[in-house]
Amino acid sequence: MISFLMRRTIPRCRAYSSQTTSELTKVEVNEKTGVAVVTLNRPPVNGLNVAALRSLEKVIGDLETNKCKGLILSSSSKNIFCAGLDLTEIYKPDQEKLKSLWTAFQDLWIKLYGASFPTTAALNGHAIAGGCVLALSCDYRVMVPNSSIGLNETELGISPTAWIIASMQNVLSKRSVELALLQGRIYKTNQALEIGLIDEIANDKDETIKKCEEFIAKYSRVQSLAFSLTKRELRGKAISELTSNRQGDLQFFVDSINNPSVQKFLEKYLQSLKSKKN
Ligand SMILES: CC/C=C\CC/C=C/CC(=O)SCCNC(=O)CCNC(=O)[C@H](O)C(C)(C)COP(=O)(O)OP(=O)(O)OC[C@H]1O[C@@H](n2cnc3c(N)ncnc32)[C@H](O)[C@@H]1OP(=O)(O)O
Repeated sequence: MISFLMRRTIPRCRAYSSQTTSELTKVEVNEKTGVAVVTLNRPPVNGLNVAALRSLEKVIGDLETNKCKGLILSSSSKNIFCAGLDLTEIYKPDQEKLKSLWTAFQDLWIKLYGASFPTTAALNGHAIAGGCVLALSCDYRVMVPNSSIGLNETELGISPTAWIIASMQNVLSKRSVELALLQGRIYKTNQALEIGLIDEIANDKDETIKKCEEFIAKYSRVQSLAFSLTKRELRGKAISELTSNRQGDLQFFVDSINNPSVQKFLEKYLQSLKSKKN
């Protein structure tokens, strides 16, 4: 529960005076504003495995229960927000773990995309594939220069499912979504700003958080109930489409990942990531 976070403790970090740390997700709540900075903490790239997805989902659920005023999603890495699903979990996967992975991702998206408070992504680095989905699930995105963001699933040989497409359609024009998804395109920060995939550029991580705080502050005069009802009206259709087809969506993911050509690609892809250092 986040309630214990709201106890008065000695201020640690700027105005953020309440903090808890799980290994995978750190939470700091500003007692004055009620805004939470939630930091992904799975080095080296915040690869999303079941534990990381569940940890983040639980934090968002707790923030929801405790009537959080806003969320800033950040990362403990120097230059990576999130590199997407943990590739080692989808290459030669254990079938039960693969199902758990996608189910956890569905659950997290339902909570984050449908959150009843303003949500922002402070992108202090790359946000690829599943990492981009996290960013798109928020209401606002601020990114540092020279980073990359996008959904490269078609490059991997898989097709983004309806709720992932809906998250992108919520942000970009129909034309940009088509180009982005069909080409599996990854955008640099300035290109992402041009097409509207991010909302602002900030010089560094601190500034991404400051800009997210400023965005959330714009909602201070908006009534919480009206906010959440309006968001539900705007996003509810995509969420209910997934909730009514969880099993079909899961099967599509499992079949896509188990496709031999996808597995073959993943093998080469993982090797190419490893060999970058040599
Ligand atoms: C049917 C439904 C379909 C779609 C729905 C959505 C599905 C999403 C699927 C995914 O999310 S799959 C994940 C796709 N992610 C990527 O393609 C990103 C791959 N990574 C990169 O491009 C780069 O690592 C980076 C740009 C994020 C960072 O580059 P850099 O700073 O140069 O770091 P390294 O490349 O050296 O990486 C450090 C270390 O981390 C390993 N790694 C990178 N990404 C992942 C990952 N996603 N999962 C697991 N591990 C990853 C990399 O291999 C390095 O490992 P070492 O052992 O060599 O240190």
